[in-house]
Amino acid sequence: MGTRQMHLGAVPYGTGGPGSHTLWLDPEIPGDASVNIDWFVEMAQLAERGKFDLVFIVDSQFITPFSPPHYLNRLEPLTLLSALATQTSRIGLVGTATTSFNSPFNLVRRFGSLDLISKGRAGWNVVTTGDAGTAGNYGLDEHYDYDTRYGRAQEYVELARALWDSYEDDAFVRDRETGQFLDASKQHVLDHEGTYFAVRGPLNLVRSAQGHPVIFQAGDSDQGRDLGASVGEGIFTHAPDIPSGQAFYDDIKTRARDKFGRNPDHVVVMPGIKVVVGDTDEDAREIEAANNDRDHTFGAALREFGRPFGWHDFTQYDLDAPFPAEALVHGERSFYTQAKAVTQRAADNGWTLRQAVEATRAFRKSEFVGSAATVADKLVEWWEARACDGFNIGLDHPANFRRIVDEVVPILQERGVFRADYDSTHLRGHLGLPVPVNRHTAARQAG
Ligand SMILES: Cc1cc2nc3c(=O)[nH]c(=O)nc-3n(C[C@H](O)[C@H](O)[C@H](O)COP(=O)(O)O)c2cc1C
Repeated sequence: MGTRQMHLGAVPYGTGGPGSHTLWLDPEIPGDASVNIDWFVEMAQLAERGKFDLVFIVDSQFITPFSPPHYLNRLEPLTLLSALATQTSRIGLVGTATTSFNSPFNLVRRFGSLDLISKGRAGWNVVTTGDAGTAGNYGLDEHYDYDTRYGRAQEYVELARALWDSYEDDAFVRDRETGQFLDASKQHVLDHEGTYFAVRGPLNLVRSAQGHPVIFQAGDSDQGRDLGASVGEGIFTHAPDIPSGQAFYDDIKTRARDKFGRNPDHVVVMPGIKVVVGDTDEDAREIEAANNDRDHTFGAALREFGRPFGWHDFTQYDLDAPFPAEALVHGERSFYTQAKAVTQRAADNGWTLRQAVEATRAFRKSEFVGSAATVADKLVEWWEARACDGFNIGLDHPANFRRIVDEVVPILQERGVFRADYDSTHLRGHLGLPVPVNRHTAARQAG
């Protein structure tokens, strides 16, 4: 598949994502950025100028008054990406959507439509919904247990791929001489009767130039990793340092190869990272420290600390008493892997609640902070060490992102690790992923 290339995604956080409660005070950011299509267009075009592989839209559907600003008031990802598709021409458009609270036919149709509108640039970040409270917005008393969540996700993605293959690529004859519009033998009914879903099909939509939207996955439990390794083509994850990045990378690629018989190069691992570019390394570290202090006060951090635990209210505990490990039960149907890790770390270190919250604030220090040359060095170091295949870079302060595009990207290009220009029109091409052959065409050709 040619020489290995670094992949870059931009994750726009509008008025401020997790831990960024005052990002919106930046005078360059409109107060309504997270619902302002002009702002998203400007940022997507900037990322496209930097030849980024993709724009990555995270999502959630449950809020409290203490949710980060971007989460309080934000555009629905597929609607947003459809608008971006008309204002960009090359950059991939990846949207997060849950398999827990969407009906497959509808969601698969919407992603298929985005793929056609964007001419083959769509991607779907498959999540099972971390925020347990979302269940209440869909008529359920509680979120599904993990087996159900991941069972649905697995069946959902397999079903999606089958639906996207409803039409073979030459099904529409559109012969003006004979008047034949469709070759009906190339339209396929699915008749899916699974554990969680029953869908007859066919989908009323052809495939795009890239065949299917690219499947991303985010979820870190054993079941989450199996989902990513079996159906994921891109993996959105967190990695605080090279050794933990390498361990995750190795685990996902090994599962993909050994457990699911896949080519590990077709699973692109892209952790979300924070980058700060300064004139010098010291300058950048000062900017980072000032941002962290201002954006994530202890009070805001204490509130947000409850998110993996189903937005459990930690203000009810004595800050200086031992960490309340009993709170873990509230995370069982939420971001449980993360809640368990936080609880374990507190126990291992004998922390109080205050120390655990302070640690999450300190944990926010990024390795990718420095002059443009330092940041480029770090990106290459991680990538060469196979701690990842690329990065989903948080798009926070526009001035900082411009420096990434104008100063860091050219260094990566000079070193030959990142494209000087797009050489594909679709997202699969950017990521080095094959275009899947329609299963019915393949079966026809096979025999
Ligand atoms: C890096 C990462 C990003 C995620 N992004 C989202 C998201 O944007 N929206 C969402 O509802 N859930 C998101 N999730 C939640 C997962 O889909 C999953 O429900 C949650 O992490 C619990 O599963 P796990 O224990 O397998 O990680 C994300 C999880 C991870 C690890």
